[in-house]
Amino acid sequence: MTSSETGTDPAPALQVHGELLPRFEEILTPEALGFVATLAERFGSRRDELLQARVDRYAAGRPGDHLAFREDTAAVRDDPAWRVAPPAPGLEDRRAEMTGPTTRKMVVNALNSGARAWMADFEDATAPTWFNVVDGQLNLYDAIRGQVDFTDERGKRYEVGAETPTIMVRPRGWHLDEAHLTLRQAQGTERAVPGSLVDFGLYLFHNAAALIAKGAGPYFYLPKLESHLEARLWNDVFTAAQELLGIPYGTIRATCLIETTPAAFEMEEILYELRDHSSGLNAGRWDYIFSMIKNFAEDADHVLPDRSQVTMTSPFMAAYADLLVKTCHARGAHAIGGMAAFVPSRSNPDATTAALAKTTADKSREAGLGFDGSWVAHPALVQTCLDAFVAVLGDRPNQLERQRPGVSVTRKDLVDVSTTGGEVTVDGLRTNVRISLEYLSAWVGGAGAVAIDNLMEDAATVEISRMQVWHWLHHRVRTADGTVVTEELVRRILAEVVDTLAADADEPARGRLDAAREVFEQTCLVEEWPQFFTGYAYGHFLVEQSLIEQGLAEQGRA
Ligand SMILES: CC(=O)SCCNC(=O)CCNC(=O)[C@H](O)C(C)(C)COP(=O)(O)OP(=O)(O)OC[C@H]1O[C@@H](n2cnc3c(N)ncnc32)[C@H](O)[C@@H]1OP(=O)(O)O
Ligand SMILES: O=CC(=O)O
Ligand SMILES: [Mg+2]
Repeated sequence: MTSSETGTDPAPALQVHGELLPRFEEILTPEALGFVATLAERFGSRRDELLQARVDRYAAGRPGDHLAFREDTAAVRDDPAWRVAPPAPGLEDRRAEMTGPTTRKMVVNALNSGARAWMADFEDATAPTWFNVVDGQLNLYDAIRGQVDFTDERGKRYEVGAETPTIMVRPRGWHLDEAHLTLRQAQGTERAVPGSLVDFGLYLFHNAAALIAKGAGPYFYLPKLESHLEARLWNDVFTAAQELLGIPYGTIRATCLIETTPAAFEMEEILYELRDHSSGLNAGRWDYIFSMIKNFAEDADHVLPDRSQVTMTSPFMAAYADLLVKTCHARGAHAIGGMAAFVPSRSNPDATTAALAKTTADKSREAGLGFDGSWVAHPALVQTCLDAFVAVLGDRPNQLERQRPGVSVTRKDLVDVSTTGGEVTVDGLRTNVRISLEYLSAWVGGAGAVAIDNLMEDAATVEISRMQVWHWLHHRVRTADGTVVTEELVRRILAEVVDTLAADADEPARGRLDAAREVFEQTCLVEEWPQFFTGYAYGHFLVEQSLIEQGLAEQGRA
């Protein structure tokens, strides 16, 4: 463990508390840290206020009362004149976007995937260990400079080919801190820097000039926003960052995920706030389902069926997708589809056939709705996605011209889940518990995305499982066979799942399983659910003990 003071006047000082592994100093330069510190100092308190506003909104009134199209921003929605900036270089054609973590092998494989764009993920697909945060930056730094090739421990050579996708980086959401980097406050205390500004700031600082020189630019995805004011904050960060680095206004581009229920009511306002830096909206379906459960946590009428039965054709999800395409195309912005979670399996040809067929169905549906492109989680699915969009787009790079005048989406369409159909089953409950335990075990070990039952699981999908169990338990839901979901039942299933998983586990894996169980219990089997499991899990399992003692680790707040 090292601790060094960095930063040069007039930039504020930043303390580094994480281990300085080989080459980390290439990313954690005094200048780069000074840049992040400046952003944190200028924007940290606004970020805190916006996080508090989230908590206040949940707390005020009856469940869902806060979800409505805003009156105070009606002028933005009613003004037909404004448009977002035209697509930036490399972002005209986004018919297939690969996503994934920023480990070195994944970086090379993603760059060779044949996708038009690659979303390099520090968010849902990454457990933000100090290593993953800095190593991911190093891998991107190398990739942009054409020096990411390597040979793995088995002697397999990884080399990037000639044609590579446009890179888009997804920083952590506003809610997570980076405990290994702290900023000294005026009163002499230290406080952790927002993880979002670390991921964004380090990437931009090191790579903006190189990306611009290559004819592309620094492009981002923005996760988990809950209001247009949070988008305004990002826009102000972009403006300040461009000024600090001396790059033209509007060079940075960001696609905002619409993956919370409150944000669905502010799609137009979010685009408007980001309009000079916008590259569209994405339908982040998994966090969206999670957000729906959270926003109606106290409402027994909003209980959703088993996770597998909530799909993009569920009426409330279909309404959200329709509104997103309509909103984007009215403003000249790309509408990007979400993640079909089916992944192929090398050892199971039937699972691969099923994954390809289901992905075709999902991407064809999205192309038909008017989306301009979509996400896939695995390189073997890129061609499937391309084919589905080529069938609709032909030679056109996108279908921005396609308007959806017939679409009219009301508040009720967005929040009414009564027509979802399906049922809650004991099997669904057991699956939620098992997937949570398996995934959380991987997460505390540093892996943010894993395949379980031939499905891609990441922080967003597992948040649904965790929060669904909480919801069913809180409302003592009766399952299809008449069983009532009680704490005793959930604890019994939890114990059985842990026993089964422990039977095949070595000692380190048992340690991770214990940690996973703790995270599950503390975020699901509690009356006051934390907004994200990642806050609790990060604060307890990914951060150095000394930082926890100093109170510098995020502890599961909003
Ligand atoms: C809700 C959301 O936010 S969705 C977006 C965030 N989530 C993601 O991006 C998840 C992305 N997907 C993944 O991480 C992976 O596909 C997983 C973890 C689900 C499965 O990965 P694996 O178990 O390695 O799959 P599998 O063994 O089939 O991989 C085959 C090869 O493809 C590579 N690969 C698989 N997925 C990816 C990916 N997303 N990016 C780059 N390479 C990949 C593997 O590295 C492996 O390479 P190798 O042959 O050189 O060893
Ligand atoms: O980030 C994407 C999602 O579906 O969540
Ligand atoms: Mg998400």
